[in-house]
Amino acid sequence: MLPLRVRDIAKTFVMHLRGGLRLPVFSNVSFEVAAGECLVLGGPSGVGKSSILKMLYGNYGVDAGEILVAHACRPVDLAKALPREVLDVRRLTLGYVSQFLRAIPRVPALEVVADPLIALGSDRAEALERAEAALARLNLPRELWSLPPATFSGGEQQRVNIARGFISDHPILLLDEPTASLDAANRAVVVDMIEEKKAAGTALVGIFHDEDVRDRVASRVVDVSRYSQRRAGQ
Ligand SMILES: Nc1ncnc2c1ncn2[C@@H]1O[C@H](COP(=O)(O)OP(=O)(O)OP(=O)(O)O)[C@@H](O)[C@H]1O
Repeated sequence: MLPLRVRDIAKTFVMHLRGGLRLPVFSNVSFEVAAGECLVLGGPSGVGKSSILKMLYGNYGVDAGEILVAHACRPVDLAKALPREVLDVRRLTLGYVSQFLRAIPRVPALEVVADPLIALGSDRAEALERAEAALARLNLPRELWSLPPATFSGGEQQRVNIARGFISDHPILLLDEPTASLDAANRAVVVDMIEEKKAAGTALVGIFHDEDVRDRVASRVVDVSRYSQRRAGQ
């Protein structure tokens, strides 16, 4: 069973506060992702790349089609799953590195990073040790580790976010521009981390605006504009 199969998904946003104005974005988007592959969603701004990623994570509703995830050895259709099932899939199967960290008040960076492992039942000391290693690898200054990330710079927050997203061993990992606010040295670290996930058999789906990063990590690129429901200038 492939980790992820997307069949004919479609999205139209309906603006209820604008008299039900309909904004069709894409339809009939289909792709599959095998273990060890990094599939990149490409195409110009506004074609729906982030929307697809949010649909894959269960944050946006799906108007049509199927999102089949291999979860605990059985296929689960995230397009129709109940909220409880979506949460279970996220806990065990589906990781997500969003563009920005949602900082939790008063929780130190180290615990923010270790939290997914602790939630999966790992030993707390071991989880904190792995979190330290991840933050050190991403060059986050040691004096920040015990502070809550709310006051960190954009790049520092993003490195906490990446460390948290990469720490667990979810079979599928979604990446929404993980390198956008990073300098060249840290971008190179993240490229290495993505390559290690691929080598470990993780199925990745990502958006990368940085062409150099995209060329280095992409196994395949799906051009989302092929499925666009928009006409030029619309
Ligand atoms: N929650 C929403 N409500 C209404 N419209 C939305 C919503 N989310 C996205 N859209 C619209 O859907 C279209 C696709 O947006 P999306 O962010 O998925 O594009 P993208 O390809 O990721 O763009 P970019 O490369 O600029 O980040 C845009 O026209 C956007 O305005």
